[in-house]
Amino acid sequence: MALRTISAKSAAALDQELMSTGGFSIDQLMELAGLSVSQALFRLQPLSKGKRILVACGPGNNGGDGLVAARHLYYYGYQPTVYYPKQSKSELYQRLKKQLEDLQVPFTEDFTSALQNTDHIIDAIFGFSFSGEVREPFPKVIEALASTKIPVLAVDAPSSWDIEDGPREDGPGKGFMPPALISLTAPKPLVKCFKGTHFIGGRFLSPSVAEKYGLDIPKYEGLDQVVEVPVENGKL
Ligand SMILES: NC(=O)C1=CN([C@@H]2O[C@H](COP(=O)(O)OP(=O)(O)OC[C@H]3O[C@@H](n4cnc5c(N)ncnc54)[C@H](OP(=O)(O)O)[C@@H]3O)[C@@H](O)[C@H]2O)[C@@H](O)CC1
Ligand SMILES: [K+]
Repeated sequence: MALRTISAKSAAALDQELMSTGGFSIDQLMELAGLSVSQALFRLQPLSKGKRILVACGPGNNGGDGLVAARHLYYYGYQPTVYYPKQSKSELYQRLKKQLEDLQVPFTEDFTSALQNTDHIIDAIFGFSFSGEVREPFPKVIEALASTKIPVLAVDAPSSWDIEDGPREDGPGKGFMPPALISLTAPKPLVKCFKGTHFIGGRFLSPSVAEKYGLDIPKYEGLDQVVEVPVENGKL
């Protein structure tokens, strides 16, 4: 199956359109995005293979997807730990954080130590709005993601990858190739460089919006919020 990709600019425009004329709120989109991330994790790492999930969250909506996923994972029976060093003060993020605190989901400030007690990592640091050099406090975290043997599920983009061109050739993140990626709504152009297990999530695209943006809606089965779309030879 060949799915078309969406540029960072169009992905941001699509988001805005869903919220302005599409009748969605950001809470809804983030909830569905985070739910799909939790389902992808469940497929990769059934509870019997280890429950300790480290969710690394960045300052934007990619990080918000991670906070939502952590909550769903808790209810599935996992033991999520959240690393969220640059916290947004906006009301939505404060609510997502409160929901996790009420479940006594731990927040850690020490990513490196947390890695020692983790079965799987969710990379929700940067999504389609990432650009330029990785700024503090994230270079060390990206380096750790690039070098760890613990499996990583990247949300929308492997953090530090250029959204159009893919992996970095130098600096933190050089050599970062997570074993799994979930693209939200549609794959970003960087997917051409990805080698690993690839899912699509974000089951909220209407046929008319998909047509307008030149996107494909993958065939979701039943209750699933994710569909696996293999990447072979650099092509979807
Ligand atoms: N329809 C969909 O598909 C939906 C998509 N959703 C999700 O939203 C994601 C896009 O979210 P987004 O636009 O908030 O930006 P995101 O990628 O999280 O990062 C921006 C933050 O990172 C920062 N930053 C940037 N560059 C940096 C650098 N070099 N070094 C350090 N920091 C850097 C930047 O900080 P600042 O520039 O302000 O300092 C900003 O705060 C998308 O990928 C998907 O996961 C769902 O939630 C909803 C439905
Ligand atoms: K990411």
